[in-house]
Amino acid sequence: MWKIFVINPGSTSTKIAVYGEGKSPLEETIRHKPGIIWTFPSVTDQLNYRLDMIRSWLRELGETIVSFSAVAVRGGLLKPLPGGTYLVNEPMLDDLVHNRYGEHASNLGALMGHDLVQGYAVPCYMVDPVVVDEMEPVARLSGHPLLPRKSIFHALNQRAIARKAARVLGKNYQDCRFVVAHLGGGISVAAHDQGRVVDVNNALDGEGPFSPERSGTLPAGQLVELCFSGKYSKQEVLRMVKGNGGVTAYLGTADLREVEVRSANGDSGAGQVLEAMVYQIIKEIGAYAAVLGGSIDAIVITGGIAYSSRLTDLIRAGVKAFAPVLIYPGEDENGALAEGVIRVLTGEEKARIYG
Ligand SMILES: Nc1ncnc2c1ncn2[C@@H]1O[C@H](COP(=O)(O)OP(=O)(O)O)[C@@H](O)[C@H]1O
Ligand SMILES: CCCC(=O)OP(=O)(O)O
Repeated sequence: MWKIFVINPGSTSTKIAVYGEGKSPLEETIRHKPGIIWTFPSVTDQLNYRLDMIRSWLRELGETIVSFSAVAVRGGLLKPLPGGTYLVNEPMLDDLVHNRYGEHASNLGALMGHDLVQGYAVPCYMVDPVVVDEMEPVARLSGHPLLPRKSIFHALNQRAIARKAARVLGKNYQDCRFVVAHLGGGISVAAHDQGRVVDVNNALDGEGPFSPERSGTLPAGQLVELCFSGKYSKQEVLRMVKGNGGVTAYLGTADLREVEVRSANGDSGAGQVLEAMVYQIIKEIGAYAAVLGGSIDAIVITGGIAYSSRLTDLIRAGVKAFAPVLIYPGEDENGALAEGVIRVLTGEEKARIYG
């Protein structure tokens, strides 16, 4: 009988879950207040803050870590990797603790998992980390050799939801061509070509549509001028791209529910920002439909923003000419993490080794 503990850290939340064989999962979403989370100097400094909350949830459930067959964690910014389930090991932890490939809350998954299992014979695995890279060579050139494009996106949820969409269409994921848009704190839009994500916007570092907390693509020349204006530190400019960009920069909040209420109450600025974000998402979906040569099985919309029928209705209206539109609000990351680890525990798949 297997039992998996899942840890899924996002920029604004930590999702945790217990998956037991033949049982419904127990799930908890801890929402972190921006006022607290942003007081930590770095993401790594949030480790004990988030761990304490996880430990107290396990205590409330009467669970101890030794009762689990394995811990499954969301994977962070590492070297570019093929998709799959990876054993959490020392080289991985070393890259994550030093933010060697960048900083994002997903870096905390393996660090938290490792801390919990330390001293126990319980393995810790990560599944489809945000750096899964299956991009075609042609998609890697940005326009300057010093700045190659990178594949950083919601790999875990994009793949899980694409598999679900394929099942609904009565097809194998490996036989489908999808454009998948994950609309969350960050936004990624990807071309899935017969089981491979052949191109995707870098959802973290200034590519694609603007999102609740990220700038997306910015005018390069103006950004260079801003960087050298002497008015902003490097840290401040980086926060304009990630954290305080996009909707947050325009309206001071990353909560689209609040923005929708403001817009409904006659705040035309809020309405305009929503309209512009939707416009950019539609444009991006069109670009990735073109990547697939226009021949696609479905456009799949997922992520927290997909709970808003006002926004998904507008997106659907903009892209329905390309293909049928399927909407899956929220995400299925916890289930995908548990499934990835179960495939390894049951011998269906071999764990990959990072190094
Ligand atoms: N019912 C809703 N209507 C509109 N926006 C929503 C709704 N629920 C969540 N959101 C927005 O979705 C975004 C977070 O998406 P989510 O996928 O949970 O984020 P993360 O990328 O941090 O995992 C936030 O901007 C939040 O305000
Ligand atoms: C790092 C790419 C995935 C991402 O943007 O995740 P969040 O939306 O959870 O920040």
